[in-house]
Amino acid sequence: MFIYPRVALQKAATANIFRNGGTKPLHTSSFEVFRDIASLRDRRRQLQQSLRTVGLVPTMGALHEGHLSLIRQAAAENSDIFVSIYVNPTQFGVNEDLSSYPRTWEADLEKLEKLNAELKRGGSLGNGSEAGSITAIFAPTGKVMYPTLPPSSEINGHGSFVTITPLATKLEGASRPVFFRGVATVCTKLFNIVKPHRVYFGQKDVQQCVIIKRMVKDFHIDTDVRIGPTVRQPDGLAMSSRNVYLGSRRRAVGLVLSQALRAAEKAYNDGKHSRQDILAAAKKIADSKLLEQKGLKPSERALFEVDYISLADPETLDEVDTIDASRGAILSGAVKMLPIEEAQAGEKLGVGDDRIAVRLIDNIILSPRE
Ligand SMILES: Nc1ncnc2c1ncn2[C@@H]1O[C@H](COP(=O)(O)OP(=O)(O)OP(=O)(O)O)[C@@H](O)[C@H]1O
Ligand SMILES: CC(C)(CO)[C@@H](O)C(=O)[O-]
Ligand code: BAL
Repeated sequence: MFIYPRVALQKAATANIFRNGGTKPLHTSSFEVFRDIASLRDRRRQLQQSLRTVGLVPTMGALHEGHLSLIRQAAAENSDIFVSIYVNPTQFGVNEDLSSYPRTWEADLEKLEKLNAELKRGGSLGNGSEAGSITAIFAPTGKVMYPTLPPSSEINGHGSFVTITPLATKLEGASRPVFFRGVATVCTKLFNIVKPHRVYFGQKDVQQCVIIKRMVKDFHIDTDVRIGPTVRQPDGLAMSSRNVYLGSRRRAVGLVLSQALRAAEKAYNDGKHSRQDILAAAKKIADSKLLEQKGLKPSERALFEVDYISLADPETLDEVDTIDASRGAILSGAVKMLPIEEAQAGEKLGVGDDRIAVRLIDNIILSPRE
């Protein structure tokens, strides 16, 4: 089981942001920050009365361009955007380090202020309508989100949970057994609280997207699930809050996942349909990178473990032997970057000095063919 990287927690300067014991929102320059549900619902009702549309972007903070792209997409489709920032305890297993998940509250607010200025300046969408902007940040406490029992991360723990099976048991769920129960539960709460017209999720977390869509369908939740494309670094690495823990050596080797998936995608684009042909292309890249690294000295190498490389049906997430051309498939993978064994003098290390294992995930949608 991988652990989240350890980093000094940055204390949210809540005293400066939330007044009246944290119950009344303080008006910042361009959006309001809510810590409780009643005040957020008041604001939501006002928007309802003036027939405005609300898009919700759920996040766990430590914001990067991937998150900002979802907000931009939401701004193109809604008048008012709500961004939630909440590190949800129930999606972390007991062996994962919830307490050290990166918390960068002040930097997050700065990024959101800057983006809002851009959205308000850029204003018009060119189709006669105005782009929306961020109206509210919802940053609840644990007690607000889990008002009765303290949240449990135990597999058999008690609580009011939303479970979406068997989807939640596959792929990421096989390594993180409580993960999607936590995600589905917290998203149900967020959707009930905000009542958004549309909710925005990133394709980087593709299984999460499939599960949220299934949940919205099966529970008749009155919202539209919108998926934004994966935002990547110029070399192809998918952006992720935890990339800050990769120093230059692990960062370079970590690229193996997107390279392996690209090779498999090429096999599909070249006309291959069988699992064996498509996954062999990915495996070849991963195996040769691992062999190369194993041949290096501990002070030069970055070792990794491939958790899975999967070719699955886009709705059921069942592994497929042959791609049904009318359905396409999801090509996805997870790699655990192991701690580096020996740092070199002057080497550029990540947060936590590259001593903690980091799980990287990525995926490519293989679109249906006519
Ligand atoms: N590179 C990306 N491109 C597009 N969307 C992204 C990207 N990274 C994250 N998101 C989306 O942002 C939302 C919030 O994700 P989250 O706050 O967990 O960030 P993260 O980078 O995925 O963090 P983690 O390190 O936990 O994986 C999710 O819908 C997620 O899919
Ligand atoms: C959707 C989410 C915000 C729920 O905590 C989280 O899983 C994430 O950031 O992807
Ligand atoms: N974006 C995924 C959140 C998590 O790994 O818990």
